[in-house]
Amino acid sequence: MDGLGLPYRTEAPGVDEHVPADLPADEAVRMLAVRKARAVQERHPEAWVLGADQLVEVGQDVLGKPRDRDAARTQLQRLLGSTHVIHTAVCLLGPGGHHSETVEDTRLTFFPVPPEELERYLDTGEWEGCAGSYRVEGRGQALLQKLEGDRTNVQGLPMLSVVRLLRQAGFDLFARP
Ligand SMILES: Nc1nc2c(ncn2[C@@H]2O[C@H](COP(=O)(O)OP(=O)(O)OP(=O)(O)O)[C@@H](O)[C@H]2O)c(=O)[nH]1
Repeated sequence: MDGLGLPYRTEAPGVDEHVPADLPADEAVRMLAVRKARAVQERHPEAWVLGADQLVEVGQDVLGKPRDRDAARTQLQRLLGSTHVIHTAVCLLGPGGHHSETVEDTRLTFFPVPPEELERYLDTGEWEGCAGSYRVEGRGQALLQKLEGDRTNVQGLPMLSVVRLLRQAGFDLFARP
């Protein structure tokens, strides 16, 4: 968002992030992005609010942020040598009842690596705060064999989708300051 040059503030939505356990990942992130955006909009009814949520889907498993190193190891063991999808939903709410939303999917394939290399990657601490326990902009790029889709999506906010929603809502992204 800094790179986009739009003035913005961040605010924690403070919502309950539980969703039905059997909800597909893309529906879960969509539900949470809307729930987050609505919570902030209630506090700032005249503002434009962008809510987002991200989950990793690999096979039948849905991964959020690991709670500790052991959970991160288990996540990465699931991802290494396979292909997974990062689903990020974004919801844009604005004055006059504007509501637009979308889900951006990025497919990533990781190299299979030996347990010792996995432990060294865990030592970097990049697993903290990231769904899937890796950061593709950091040392995690050494795990990455193939990426299909929006790379910014993997870093938390899918800027292709964000720019499209902002433009569709009438934002001038090169407004004179
Ligand atoms: N690679 C990478 N991913 C990031 C980074 N920051 C956030 N993310 C990803 O974006 C997701 C959401 O990031 P947060 O900043 O925790 O956003 P949030 O909406 O407060 O998260 P929750 O409240 O847990 O839903 C995380 O699960 C990460 O996967 C970053 O610096 N690098």
